[in-house]
Amino acid sequence: MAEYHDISLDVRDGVARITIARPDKYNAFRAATCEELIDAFTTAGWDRTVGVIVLTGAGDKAFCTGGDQSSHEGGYGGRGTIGLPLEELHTVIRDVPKPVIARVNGFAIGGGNVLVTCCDLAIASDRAVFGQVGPKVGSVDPGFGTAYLARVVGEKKAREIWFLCRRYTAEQALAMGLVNAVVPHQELDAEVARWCAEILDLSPTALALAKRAFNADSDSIRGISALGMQAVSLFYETDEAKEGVAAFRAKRKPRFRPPPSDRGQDG
Ligand SMILES: CC(C)(COP(=O)(O)OP(=O)(O)OC[C@H]1O[C@@H](n2cnc3c(N)ncnc32)[C@H](O)[C@@H]1OP(=O)(O)O)[C@@H](O)C(=O)NCCC(=O)NCCSC(=O)c1cc(O)c2ccccc2c1O
Repeated sequence: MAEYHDISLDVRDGVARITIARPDKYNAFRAATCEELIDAFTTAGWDRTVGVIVLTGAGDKAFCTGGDQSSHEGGYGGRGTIGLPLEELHTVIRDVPKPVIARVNGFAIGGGNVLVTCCDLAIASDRAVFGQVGPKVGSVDPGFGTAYLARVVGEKKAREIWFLCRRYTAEQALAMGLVNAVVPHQELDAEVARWCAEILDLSPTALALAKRAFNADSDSIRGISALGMQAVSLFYETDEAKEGVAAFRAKRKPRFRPPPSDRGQDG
């Protein structure tokens, strides 16, 4: 098995558990994290002893808070259009021929919320918090994080999530269909284990066929995502996007618009 630094992969009793292990960064991902996640999903996905994959974050604070803003300087410095092979990560979660469950133990923000969206099922602790922050920090997921989110929670709700950048409780996430179940924090592992056990009793081939059938209808989003990433890489070069990252790091509100005095008479 490959040696990982940012994640861990544990395969036991038919369940592969993939954990993002950067709790000091609220399990934000950098390029290396994405590479390791892709490798772990590929390994677990094609391991015939594995019937279900669980994705989670280390510690009690966060599931994942998206791109690591401390390693983000107008691009993330790794492979892929924006320096993070995110298209591949989202795609491999969809392509592995077995159910993927998000075990949401805390914040699922930005790209973390996108991962929850891409997983087949999601079980949340009652302490979990969901939301998108892209327009606050000068970024946007132009593929599964927007277009597929709309299929999951509906067009109006998806637009609200992106246009207002609010935070949502686990109960609100359940009501909008972003997660399948919410349980008290201390019961999260037991609940995830129950769902895994039920899945492991079922025909793996039937599950693989069902997953591919569900995916077929939304697979065109893959192309939209690839195209959108090209646009996002250009966006990252702008002062507007850089201001978003700088403001997050400085823990201040971003200033995306010129002050009223600079706007001219019609501004
Ligand atoms: C998670 C939060 C809501 C927590 O807020 P809170 O106020 O409770 O705590 P702090 O803000 O002080 O955070 C605590 C601590 O953690 C660090 N941290 C949190 N998130 C990150 C992060 N993503 N990167 C690096 N560090 C992080 C924070 O700096 C604090 O550390 P201290 O040392 O100062 O204590 C809140 O933190 C939050 O909103 N975080 C998310 C920030 C964010 O901007 N995420 C990335 C968004 S962009 C993205 O994820 C993304 C996803 C995609 O799928 C894309 C696809 C295609 C193109 C682009 C994409 C993209 O950009």
